[in-house]
Amino acid sequence: MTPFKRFRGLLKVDKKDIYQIFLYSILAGVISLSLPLGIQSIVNFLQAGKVSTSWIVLVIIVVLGVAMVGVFRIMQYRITENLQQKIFVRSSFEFAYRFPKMKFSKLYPYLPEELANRFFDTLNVQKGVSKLLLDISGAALQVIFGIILLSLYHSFFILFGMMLIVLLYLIFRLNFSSGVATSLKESNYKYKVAHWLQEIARNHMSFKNKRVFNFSLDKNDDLVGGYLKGRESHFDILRRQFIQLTGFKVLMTAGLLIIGGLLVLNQQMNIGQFVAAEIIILNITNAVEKLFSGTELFYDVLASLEKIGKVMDIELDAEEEGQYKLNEKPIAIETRGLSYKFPDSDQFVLKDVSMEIAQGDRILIEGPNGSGKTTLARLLSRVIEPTEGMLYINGTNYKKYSLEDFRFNISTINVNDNVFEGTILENITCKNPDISLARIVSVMEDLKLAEYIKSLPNGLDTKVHSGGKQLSSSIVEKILLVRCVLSDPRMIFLEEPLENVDKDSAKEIIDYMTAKDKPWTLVVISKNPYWKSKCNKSFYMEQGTLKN
Ligand SMILES: Nc1ncnc2c1ncn2[C@@H]1O[C@H](COP(=O)(O)OP(=O)(O)OP(=O)(O)O)[C@@H](O)[C@H]1O
Repeated sequence: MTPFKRFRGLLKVDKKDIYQIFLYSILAGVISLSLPLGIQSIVNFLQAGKVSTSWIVLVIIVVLGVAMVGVFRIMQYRITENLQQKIFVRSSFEFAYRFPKMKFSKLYPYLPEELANRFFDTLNVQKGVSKLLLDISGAALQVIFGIILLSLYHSFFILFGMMLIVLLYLIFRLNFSSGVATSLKESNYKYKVAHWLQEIARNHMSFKNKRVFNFSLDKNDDLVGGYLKGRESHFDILRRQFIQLTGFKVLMTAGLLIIGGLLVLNQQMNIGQFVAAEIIILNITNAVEKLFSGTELFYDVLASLEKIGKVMDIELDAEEEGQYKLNEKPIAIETRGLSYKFPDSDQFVLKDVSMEIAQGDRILIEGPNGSGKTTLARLLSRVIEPTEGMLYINGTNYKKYSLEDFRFNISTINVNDNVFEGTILENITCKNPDISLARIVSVMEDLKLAEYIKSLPNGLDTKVHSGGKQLSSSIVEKILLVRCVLSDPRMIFLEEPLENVDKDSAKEIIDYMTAKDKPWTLVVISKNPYWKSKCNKSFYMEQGTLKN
């Protein structure tokens, strides 16, 4: 999709509001037109030395006209304010809705946090769109109306006006594509710089070392260099456009002054009309100035829409209606000849995996680094789709169950998972009102978290920072596990859990997770030998295949 199409799509949603803004612009434009006409008549009256009732009426009409334009403006501001609020709300929900639903295979080439930064471009769109709608639509109308009005004075102005509009359009067309392209290039570097700063911030401890510190500054220098280059090339387009527009203004002013002067000299126009024409010319010149600043903004808005649009274009998981519903029992999974390769690679990372996981099984997946354990768990938990082979859930083709239903019934803890900003209670219950406090306390005791929570002055209401900064890594692991158990899963996938928990506590937690009475099927990837002693089955992976 081109940036311009995205822009049109954005406006389409709020078509009604935009029509209203245009309507007020047209009304204000028409009234503004009457201003020079009124002034022309006032000058004529004054020249004739008459202060008549008509003169007073005319003054009142002109003043009222100015007031009316103000009223229309206020109405426009109200609508654009609503529009800005809607753009913000819509964009934030789009981001919040989409990230968890993005297809893993489409998202993995990106760093999700970096993509989330693009939300800030919403602010550019918000401000830009309202300014474009208010100022630029007004300015464009002013140019058109002004030229129409001038043409009333003499037919010669019609030709001149049309020539100017064509010229203005040509200037716009000439610079449009390169204006958007360079603005996008500049924006790309802006994100690269922001991303690098994020990396430095995230690894600030490692960057304290002088050598790493120097490297960080050198890399920043490279990226900023790219940004400045991008900016310069964008500025070149703006400068070119400015020179062309200045030429346009010079041509217009000179042309209109000369034509106006000649018409006065030839007595085809009186002085009042000449003054009025001057006001119109001044209006048109100001409007052209606004159009120039508007195009600069327009390029930036299109670039911002493109940056946001690339995130919105990432394909989401299919939301098909499932034919069957999962029941209350633990889930069973079977695979036959399952193979997987990443979309941009020709090598299979999983080859011909056939396995059976019965209801209530406690399964351990083992194997050396890079053997495909995580990929297998992702296939079983339907994060990714098999390239070849079959996957059965409770004995049926996995596609018969909707992804939503399946995900509602499983719980996964991945190696990089962490707590989110909020209270500990929010982190373990996600504000689910069906989970009683007694249950929370009991699960926390079973998973060895209760003692720690009791030691906190605010207990479960203690706020945790994003990434669990003030928490020890073992506490984070326990919080994630409590959340997992409290979500009542029928199947649990754990990737390297309890790596940081003390041996004795880990044993007790493993005993709990693998106990026969627990209503789930469990799949664990771990190097801890205690899991093996408690699981009823284990699979050993090697170079993408299952070894028996
Ligand atoms: N995005 C990717 N594109 C291409 N290959 C990938 C990608 N991600 C992982 N791989 C490859 O897939 C193979 C299996 O990786 P996987 O993470 O499943 O192994 P693992 O057994 O879980 O490893 P570890 O024990 O180190 O976590 C590895 O060879 C890895 O290099």
